[in-house]
Formats: sequence, C-alpha cells, structure tokens
Amino acid sequence: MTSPPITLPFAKGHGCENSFLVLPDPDGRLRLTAETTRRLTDSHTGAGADGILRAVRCADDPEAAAMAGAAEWFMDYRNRDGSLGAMCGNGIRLFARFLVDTGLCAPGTLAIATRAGIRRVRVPSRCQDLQGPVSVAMGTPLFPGPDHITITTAGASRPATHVDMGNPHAVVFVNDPADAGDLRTPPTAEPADTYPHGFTTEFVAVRGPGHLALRVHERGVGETRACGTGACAAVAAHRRRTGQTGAADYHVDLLGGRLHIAVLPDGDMELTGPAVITAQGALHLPRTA
Ligand SMILES: N[C@@H](CCC[C@H](N)C(=O)O)C(=O)O
Repeated sequence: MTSPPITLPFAKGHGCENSFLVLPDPDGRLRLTAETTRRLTDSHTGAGADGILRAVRCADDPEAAAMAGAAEWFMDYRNRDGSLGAMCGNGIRLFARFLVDTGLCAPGTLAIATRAGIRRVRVPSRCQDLQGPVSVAMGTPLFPGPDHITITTAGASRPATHVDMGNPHAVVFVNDPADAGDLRTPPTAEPADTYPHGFTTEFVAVRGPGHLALRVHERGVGETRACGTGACAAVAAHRRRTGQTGAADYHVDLLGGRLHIAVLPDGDMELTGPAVITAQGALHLPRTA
C-alpha cells in the first residue's frame, strides 16, 4: 500500500518575470530540504520557478525568532539549487503582495524579516487582479572590495565591482548586455577568495542618463529574467564609477521588464516594480521526497 502524497498550498508569481513559489507555512511546520526545493522548482517534477519563498511567522522559526519583535513574517528564501539566500529584491516584493492579497496582512508598509535583516515593503493596496507595483527599502549598498576583481565568462575576462546588497554581486560594465554571451556556465572571479559563498553577476550597459540595461547570472539559479538586488547593485556601481552623489532616479531594463530605483538623500535605495501572482493551488510531494 502506498502513502498518499504530502499536499502543500502554494502560490506562484513573479517580479519582472523573476519567478517564485510562495509556500505559506505560518506555524513553521514545513521541513523544506534542498532536495524538496529542487523538486518543487523544477518544471518537470514541480511547478517550476527560480526560487522558493516560505512564509513563516518569525516567532515560529528559530532562525527568525530574534526578529519577532520587529517583524511578523520571515521570508525564508531558497534558490532553485536548494541553497539558502539572504535577500531577494523581487522575491520580497512578491512575498508582500501575497501577504496582502491573501489577507494575512493589511495594505501599507510591512516589516519583513530576511536573512539580511528587516526590510520595509510598501504595498499600496490589495489588488483584485493580484498584481500591481510594490516598493521595498533596500538599504545602502556596500563595496567590500577588493578594488580590482576580474570576472571571466564565455572566455572573456572583464573588470568588475563587488557590491553587497545583503547578498554578493559582481557588476561588469559592457557595451551591450548581449556581449555577456552564453551564461549557462557560471562566471568565475579573480581573486578566487573574493566570494567565499558564491556571487551573482550583472552585465550592465549604460543606455542614457539614469537608464541602465542588464542581464544577470544568479548564484544558485543561473540566468534569470530579472534580479532586484542585482538592479540596485548595478545602479550603485554605476554611481561609483561616474562619481554621482545625492538623490536620483534610475530605471533598469531587464529581460523580464523594467525596475525603478530611487536613491534617497541618505544613500538608501528604494526598488519598485511589478509583483504578480499567477497561480494558486496545491503542490503534491511524494512521501519519500
Ligand atoms: N532574484 C533575487 C536574488 C535572489 C538571491 C540570489 N540568487 C542569491 O543567491 O543571493 C533578487 O531579485 O534580488
């Protein structure tokens, strides 16, 4: 006799076509392994996505319990390969849209806990059609160095800037994002110890004042249609390279659409873009998974 499968409620959605499965787990009962993550995010064995956002109350997750006084919900982010991630600019916007549209939170500004700390996300209203722009305060970019990094991909080596947006990025400037070539093989970095836990790479072209375009290779995923922390890292590296300071607005074009980044007078960045719920239902997992 075979056991019935485990049934998990889920939503699927995207931010600029960077896609995620949202798994509501309010009381922290779900044990999500790397293997289960890979199975669920694979389009053949699951619903397919770039990553998973498990929605658990901070008070009910040992990893986030210390943040329970400041945030109700913890975004437990998992990359498609099963690795844990700290921050996800598109994911956290979809996460907040999910909490608001399913009635778990009221519209307005939500404090959400992540492995990179607490982020404030603004969801202006509940949307009848489960979509609409969402903004997140991303904090101030850091430049951990070293000053000279080389990124090699598809046989070409180029200088890069190390930017920390709560997760590690290498920003490479190119004439056109297409110059990055085939991104099926992960880029490599020199010095090799720059990124002990891996990195996400942005290939960025300057299109005009306040206007960038990029392609991205994400740590733990591969090439994706968009990356929110990556778009912020690109703006940060561009401002550093050109000596820009003070408040300014930018838009960044990605394969999946456009993200807006406002740099505030204190240097903090606010990221805005679409957050769209595309499906809701139940996922089935064999008991052995
Ligand atoms: N797509 C995300 C970033 C997700 C995490 C990344 N893959 C990592 O491992 O740091 C975004 O929109 O920021």
